[in-house]
Amino acid sequence: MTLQPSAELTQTFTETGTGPQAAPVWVLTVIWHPDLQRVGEQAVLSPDTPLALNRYQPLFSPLQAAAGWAQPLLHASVSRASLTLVLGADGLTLSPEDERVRAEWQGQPLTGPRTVPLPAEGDSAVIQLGKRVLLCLHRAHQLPVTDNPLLLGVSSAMEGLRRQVARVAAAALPVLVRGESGTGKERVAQSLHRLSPWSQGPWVTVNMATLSEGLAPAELFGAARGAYTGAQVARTGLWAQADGGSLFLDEIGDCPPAVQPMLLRVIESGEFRPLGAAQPLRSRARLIAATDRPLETSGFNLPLLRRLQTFTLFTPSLRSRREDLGVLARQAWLDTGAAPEDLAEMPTELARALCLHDWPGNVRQLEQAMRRLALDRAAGLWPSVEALLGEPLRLPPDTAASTRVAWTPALPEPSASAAPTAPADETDSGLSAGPAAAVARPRQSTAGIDRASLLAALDAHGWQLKEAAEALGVSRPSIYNLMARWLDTPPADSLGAEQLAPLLSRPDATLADMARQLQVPREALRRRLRALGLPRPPDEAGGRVDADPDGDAME
Ligand SMILES: Nc1ncnc2c1ncn2[C@@H]1O[C@H](COP(=O)(O)OP(=O)(O)OP(=O)(O)O)[C@@H](O)[C@H]1O
Repeated sequence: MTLQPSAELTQTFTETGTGPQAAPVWVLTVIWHPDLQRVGEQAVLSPDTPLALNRYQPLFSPLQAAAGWAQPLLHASVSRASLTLVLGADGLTLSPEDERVRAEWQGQPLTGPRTVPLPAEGDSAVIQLGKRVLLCLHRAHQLPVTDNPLLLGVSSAMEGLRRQVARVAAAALPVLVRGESGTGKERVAQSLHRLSPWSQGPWVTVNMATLSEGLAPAELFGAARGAYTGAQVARTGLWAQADGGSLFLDEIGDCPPAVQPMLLRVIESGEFRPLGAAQPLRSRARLIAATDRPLETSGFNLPLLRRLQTFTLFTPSLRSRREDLGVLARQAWLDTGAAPEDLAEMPTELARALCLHDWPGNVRQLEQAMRRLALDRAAGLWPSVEALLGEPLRLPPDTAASTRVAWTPALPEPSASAAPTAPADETDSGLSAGPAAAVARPRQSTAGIDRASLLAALDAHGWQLKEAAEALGVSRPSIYNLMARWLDTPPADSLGAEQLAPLLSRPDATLADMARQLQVPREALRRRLRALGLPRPPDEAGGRVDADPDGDAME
């Protein structure tokens, strides 16, 4: 396979990859390719130039784009004839050059030119090209230039997280890592340790949910000999064990309430007193804590929370960074020890279903799916998608009604462990249409939605409440309740021209970015700008100024 230098692409990567302030660009990421090494490669779309997508163009570049090498898709099933992509104010227009082009948008075969809405902020779409190649179209606020083997991913979100981890690692202050279960909080904590000045010291972890109120003090702080019945020798606590290294308090939200205040002093001063000891000891352990709980409302000790969140890092959900799926699936597969060729043979229908699933269990669920797949492959089977996921397939909530197709792939061999699949009404493309098998995202209770998840959903959808509510799986009124519970930012109608003008004066100002920065609903901000007679920037970068949807009761 020939590699071709791509000065143009390298330049784009370098320019746009310099920081989070860079204007977002649209990117195509390879999420599935029979040549597994190609997974994760990216091509940047220019807003002004139509992109011809075919076997020989454009050039896709790996994460280390600075190397200046890139190559086209090359796969034989991808036609020489082009699928042309044009980014416009009305959306994305996809035009197959002729009938040789075999392509699908979100699972819908493209038989002629079609204009589709561009995915909302934090969302993405899957394009199939030829029989075997899947691409993810998504925004990128920063392109991947950093590397961290513990924190894989080519998404902006992971690039941002890697940079934050590198920045915060050296600070001798506590770090709180927040995010849904299975998003990699422990990996972030390990990275913080490895990149810190304490990396040569011990790495000590404890799951706070497993500590009982009675034993926790001795476990954490140690005990002098004879401090309690049965303490025949002095016991070294975790804080002392971690001296000169890092102490990771996992599941801090599940720490027994009586234990929480005990942590205040040691976090503040490093001082603690083992049970029964006359003198306090001092530990130079760097503290890292993690949780997926809404600490602010769960009765968690608030002074402790304030001390813990000196630095807070958020791990993004997998569904908000779908472009990372291929890279993570490949690594999870290789970690099973199975042969790469076996994964490369995966039926495209199955790969596509995995790419569209919304992964409530995040990277952990993806790893489990790859383990199940490796087991079935060892027995010569291809499982059904439900068997692989361990749950029904869940399509992205914003999949347009016309594209809400069920994914019940026709697979060569059923797995012995396979869950029953819905009957498929298969089309030529291997898709089955119809609502029966399409799994709607169930409405979720707001109790399990913490501040981080709320903010992540609002940020991902540019503070459009309807979309954020859908993404969280809650009703429209519930998102108001969540905002009232978690956010204390002033309402949009209290914002003055003096606060808005500096943001408006930025050359790349967008309503979505302003709403994110000010933490106010986008529509409310639009109305405030109008009330103050201020100009309204485009909704999104490269977008147009939308008419006021004042009829929308959301905001
Ligand atoms: N960016 C990543 N790159 C590679 N593997 C990852 C990444 N993020 C998560 N993983 C893998 O996903 C699994 C879950 O990660 P981890 O245990 O760090 O998540 P967590 O957020 O701490 O979960 P929980 O809240 O349930 O404890 C791990 O096996 C980890 O190896």
